[in-house]
Amino acid sequence: MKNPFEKMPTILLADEIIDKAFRRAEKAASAFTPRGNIVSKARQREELRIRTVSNVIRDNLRKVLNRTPGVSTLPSFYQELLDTLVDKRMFHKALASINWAVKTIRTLEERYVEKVRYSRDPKEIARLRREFYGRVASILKDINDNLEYLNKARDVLKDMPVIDLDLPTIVIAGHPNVGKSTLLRRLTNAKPEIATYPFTTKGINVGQFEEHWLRYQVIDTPGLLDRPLSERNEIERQAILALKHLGKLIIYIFDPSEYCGYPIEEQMHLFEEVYREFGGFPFIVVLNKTDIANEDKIREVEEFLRERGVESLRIAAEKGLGIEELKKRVIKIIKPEMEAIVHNMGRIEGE
Ligand SMILES: Nc1nc2c(ncn2[C@@H]2O[C@H](COP(=O)(O)OP(=O)(O)OP(=O)(O)O)[C@@H](O)[C@H]2O)c(=O)[nH]1
Repeated sequence: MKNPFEKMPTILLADEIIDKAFRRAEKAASAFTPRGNIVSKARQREELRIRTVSNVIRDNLRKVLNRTPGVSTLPSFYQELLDTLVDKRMFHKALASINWAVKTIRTLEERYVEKVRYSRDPKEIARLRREFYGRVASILKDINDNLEYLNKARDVLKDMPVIDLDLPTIVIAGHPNVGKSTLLRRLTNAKPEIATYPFTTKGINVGQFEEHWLRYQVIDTPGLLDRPLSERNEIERQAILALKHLGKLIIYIFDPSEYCGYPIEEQMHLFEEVYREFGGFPFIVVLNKTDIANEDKIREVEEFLRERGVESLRIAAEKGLGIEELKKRVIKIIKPEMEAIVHNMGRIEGE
């Protein structure tokens, strides 16, 4: 799946659209040689101007509508992300206003062409055309704020992460500097294509792993699952909701060496919050940096987890220690689900 907003065009603002349409109408009118008497000539020329202005404007606006996915057609993960990044309601309203403008301009076009066709006075005909121009310009000015909004939204949305919604997704969580990116690199392909995307103020890292027919992706969302819930704002809460639609498994990282700068008690506290927030999700908890961590601290964390019935695994992501075992555990959780999908696909194809 690609970024659904990839094809969104740059959006012209009201003044630019009006300018373009009026210029095209003048060009068309000057290249046109009407026939008949003076009234007939005036009618033909002004009808051409009205039709051209209407067509140019509606084509521009329709292009925006056609190349922008409607909010309700998006998979829920992208809906949540859209809301996080730009406000779903405003976005929807902006698109609706463009739709309204297209329809209204079309109606006005028909009405004014008819008036022009019935008029017998060249001056009146020219006045009608100017009146049409005025009304169309004012419609565009009315929706200008929405055009501006969509343009800003486009700049954000076209850089949305390309996350494959069909792949099982593993979400990495833990305090900053515990080794999330290091682990992500270890868990994904030898040459990982870890892309960084604008996401709130930080980025979102995505890497894919493939072994035989099994594929999964790992994402790390700096700034989201690395602080207590109480410190998160509404936007971040929504982004976390987005992760819930996507994630199949959480890998939670502790840094018992405390080199990350967060004491072990604080890490335990955050773990409890994330564990509660993602209740029902499978969790794999790893203790990273065991190459430099103090054995007592490692045991303290292991004890804390054991009391909660949570298994843990010692690793040293930088040196690659424990990674094979971790992959085995990941695959053990992911595989049955993948097999179920493949099995179902086989059944559907066989039917
Ligand atoms: N000694 C040791 N250092 C490690 C290990 N894993 C990661 N580090 C170091 O820890 C630091 C932080 O690692 P990152 O992978 O950048 O941590 P992060 O959690 O992704 O950090 P943010 O993206 O800021 O949240 C880096 O300097 C790594 O080199 C490890 O197993 N052992």
